[in-house]
Amino acid sequence: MIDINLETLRALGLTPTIASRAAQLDLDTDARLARVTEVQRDCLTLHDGGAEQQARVLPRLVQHLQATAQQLTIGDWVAMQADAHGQPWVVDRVAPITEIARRANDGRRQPLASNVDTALLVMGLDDDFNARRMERYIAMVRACDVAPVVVLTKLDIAPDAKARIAEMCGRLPATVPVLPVNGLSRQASIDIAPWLPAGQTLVLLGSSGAGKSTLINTLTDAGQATGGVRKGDGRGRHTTTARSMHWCPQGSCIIDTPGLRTFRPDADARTLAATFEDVQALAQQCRFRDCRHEGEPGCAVRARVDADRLDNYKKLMRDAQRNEMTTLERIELRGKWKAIHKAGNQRARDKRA
Ligand SMILES: Nc1nc2c(ncn2[C@@H]2O[C@H](COP(=O)(O)OP(=O)(O)OP(=O)(O)O)[C@@H](O)[C@H]2O)c(=O)[nH]1
Ligand SMILES: [Zn+2]
Repeated sequence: MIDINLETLRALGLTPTIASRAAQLDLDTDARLARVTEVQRDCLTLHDGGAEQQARVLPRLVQHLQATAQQLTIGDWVAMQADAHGQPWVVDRVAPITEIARRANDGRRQPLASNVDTALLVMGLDDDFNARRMERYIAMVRACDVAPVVVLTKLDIAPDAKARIAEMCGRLPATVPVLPVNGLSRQASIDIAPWLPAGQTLVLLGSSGAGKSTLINTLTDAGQATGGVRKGDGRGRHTTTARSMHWCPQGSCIIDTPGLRTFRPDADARTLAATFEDVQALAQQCRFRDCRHEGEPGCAVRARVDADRLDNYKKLMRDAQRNEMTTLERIELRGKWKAIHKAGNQRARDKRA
């Protein structure tokens, strides 16, 4: 049985779906539901609604996770149990509803945050501004079924702010909200408030210096007054090195992440194409079914989609196809090795006979 303190865990982002998944965990002894608020090298920080504590992962669970290619991540919900010495252990993981993951340059998949509803994609209107990179962020989170919200910071100091906001709005489909803000102002909280209702979990993604920690400070302000947990620091400029969870006075949770330098969406070509919904929808109206949007007559995509966005789309699609190719080749290769191995075994048997 798992003990679920609905009242207190709701403030940590517990949803009915998670609660019912947790209730179905196959546990042999009593356990408690808790949320992972930080991941360290050999232990996790968990919040059970009352307090945060450090816990280690049961070796049996470590093995199971490895065997099933899962990784415990900030935002996860887990079953926790104390042993005879009062030492807390993570004994099981609730399958996450969403999991944002990136592909690193070496091809490894790295989960960034679990059970997230909205990703605030933070980009400065200063030198940080790069529409192609924003499109990659959007593809990455949409491929994981997380809704993106573009937050353009430094509205108050960037000289080209107006032109850059127009550029971003001009190329993104209208379904992706774009919020230009001064991350240091109260107005930023007001603008982002619609995505902060109680029970929601958000993650901030963006390069180093984009203004993520600044936004966390603004959004969690008054956290102390309302008894919430606050981890913001007023020490000014510092570089975030670990992912951490914070609580907003409205009752939502926000995960801060260190700046991402290199990343690719973790998506096959089909999924990736769906994240560019404008291209996909317009392609239905192209004259040719197999239009490559490269100059064919009657191409609806070229006529309506920003040229640089379309180039970026094609580049991302080529990357995704190349990766799928290598996956297929790897499977083929594995098959070949299996055949060679089998033949070897057969020869050994023949010899013995
Ligand atoms: N004027 C102004 N300054 C901002 C704004 N947003 C961030 N800054 C400043 O930009 C600098 C970097 O902001 P941070 O919030 O630390 O950036 P970060 O994204 O958390 O960076 P990492 O922790 O390295 O990932 C700080 O000096 C902030 O005060 C903004 O909207 N307006
Ligand atoms: Zn076309």
